[in-house]
Amino acid sequence: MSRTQLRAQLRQARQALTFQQQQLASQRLLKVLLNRPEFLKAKHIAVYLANDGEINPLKIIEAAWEMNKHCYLPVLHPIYHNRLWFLRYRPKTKLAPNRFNILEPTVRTERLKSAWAMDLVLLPLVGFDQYGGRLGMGGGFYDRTFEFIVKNPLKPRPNLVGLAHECQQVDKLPTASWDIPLAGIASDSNYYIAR
Ligand SMILES: Nc1nc2c(c(=O)[nH]1)N(C=O)[C@@H](CNc1ccc(C(=O)N[C@@H](CCC(=O)O)C(=O)O)cc1)CN2
Ligand SMILES: Nc1ncnc2c1ncn2[C@@H]1O[C@H](COP(=O)(O)OP(=O)(O)OP(=O)(O)O)[C@@H](O)[C@H]1O
Repeated sequence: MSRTQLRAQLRQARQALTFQQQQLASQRLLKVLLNRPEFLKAKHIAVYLANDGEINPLKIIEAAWEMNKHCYLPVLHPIYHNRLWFLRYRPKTKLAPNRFNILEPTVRTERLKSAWAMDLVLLPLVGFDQYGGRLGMGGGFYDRTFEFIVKNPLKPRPNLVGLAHECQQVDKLPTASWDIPLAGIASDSNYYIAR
């Protein structure tokens, strides 16, 4: 199956989850992460606001705030084509929709941070495999943003962990030369360490 076909099929699967299934999944996801040293030791955590049936990290954000961690949201970079910056997300942060209609902090009020300044990045995904393979929405945003991990191994690097519904797992994703592998994937019932 092509990446495009696989993306359509997996997006349909997550969009079909009911409100109750989504609620339960996000509670379980938090429990999975609260057992992980990657989460417990991180101070600066990039996360996202759920869209298109993605597993909802809001409970993780609330738990992180309680633990005095700093949360950040991806913002489409105003100049660098299809790259992300990260803006601090606090309870009072003002949000506005981007061109995909996903809310993001307004650049005027919150400070920008570069990708390498994160300790942990919790990535949205459409599909994943046990090898750390990730299929996203198709914009290449995360791959471009984190290509420095491969290009410049001496830079500090965040831990990249995908968040997923169990139904988004596939045996083996087709790999592309620009793919940046995940270190792990947290789902509603498991934590997968990439093999
Ligand atoms: N929640 C969330 N935030 C995110 C991402 C994501 O995957 N999920 N991104 C990860 O890269 C970036 C945005 N990338 C995205 C790429 C495509 C679509 C999307 O919905 N595409 C529609 C067409 C929308 C349109 O063009 O108006 C589609 O394919 O149906 C959304 C986000 C940054 N923020
Ligand atoms: N590091 C890069 N440099 C240049 N182009 C890239 C890079 N990474 C990805 N791309 C381009 O972006 C396009 C989309 O890539 P891909 O389908 O892997 O996105 P994705 O990982 O599913 O999306 P996202 O990360 O936004 O959720 C590809 O056509 C690819 O050519």
